[in-house]
Amino acid sequence: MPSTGPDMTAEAVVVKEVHVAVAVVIRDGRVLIARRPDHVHQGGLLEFPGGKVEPGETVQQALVREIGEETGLTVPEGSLEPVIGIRHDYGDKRVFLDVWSTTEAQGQARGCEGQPVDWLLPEALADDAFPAANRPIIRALRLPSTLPITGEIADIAEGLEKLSRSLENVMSPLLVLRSPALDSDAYCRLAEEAVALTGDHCGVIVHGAPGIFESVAGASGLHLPWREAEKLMARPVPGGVWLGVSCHNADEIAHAVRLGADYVTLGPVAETATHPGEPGIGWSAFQDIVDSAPVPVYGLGGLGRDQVAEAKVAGAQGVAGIRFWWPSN
Ligand SMILES: Nc1nc2c([nH]c(=O)n2[C@@H]2O[C@H](COP(=O)(O)OP(=O)(O)OP(=O)(O)O)[C@@H](O)[C@H]2O)c(=O)[nH]1
Repeated sequence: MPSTGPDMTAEAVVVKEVHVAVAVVIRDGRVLIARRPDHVHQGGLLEFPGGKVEPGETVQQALVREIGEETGLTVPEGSLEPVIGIRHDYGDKRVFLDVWSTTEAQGQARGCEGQPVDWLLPEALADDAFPAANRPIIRALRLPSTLPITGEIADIAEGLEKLSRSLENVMSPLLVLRSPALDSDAYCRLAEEAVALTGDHCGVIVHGAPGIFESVAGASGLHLPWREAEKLMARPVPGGVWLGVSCHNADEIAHAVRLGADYVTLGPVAETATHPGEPGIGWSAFQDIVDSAPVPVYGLGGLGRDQVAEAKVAGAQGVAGIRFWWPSN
């Protein structure tokens, strides 16, 4: 039946986005967490200290103020480093969480507004104890700033020899084992040996179709090439392991997020050794895409460890790649 009342759908109801400064205060590897009072938005859940950026304030000034007001800690503004930015629509409120970290907070943390506070390990932060927008923050805190990916592997013995030779260069708790040249049986054998070889040094994220993850005991996660990700409608691995997706634009990232990706790679950012003469998308276009991505994003393609800081300024988790650790011969 047609409505006789005013047509509410005709009026665009524009809900303004609230810019929220969110602080990840780290001490001895633990993160400062508070409990939101019951009566406020997302009340009763855990949170990182923070609050609205006031008019005329920079996000860094807001962070220093909020950390002081809420926890009594003093933070040097220059110690703040970008972690991730997340746009989230709660239905009743749209927020942009501008997340920064510091390891240089001084003083004894207390709940100045009566809220309980605690220092927790990143591994102990449970998704459902926090507001929904915090999931990517928790991922970002557990992920490294460099994600090493293996280069061309022509056969199993060669791959294992190169892996054992370059393990000391990994400097990351995770690596992606990529080897499109091997058929899936050979790849699974390589991956099982790689899991045994890397042991406690780092976890192995297998690369390829979802079936590969099920075949490799001890794998730490699955990295989907885009050609595999685009065929899927749901997350292909359990929640407790890593799911990564190779993406090349904003639409692909949006699909990866719908699949429940824990991180994505985006590139090529710069010209790569394998595609000389083809320029990458550059940091500016990279940043535009990352700005609206609610997931940790690694810059990929022609990048080295010395570009981690540049990548972080562009909003990235860091840098993924081959050249900075994998031997060329
Ligand atoms: N501080 C903080 N806010 C968060 C987190 N995650 C998250 O979604 N938010 C949302 O960001 C907004 C920040 O609000 P707030 O209540 O802490 O800020 P405020 O004190 O300046 O605002 P108020 O005056 O409206 O209470 C809320 O909608 C809150 O639900 C988080 O980890 N920390």
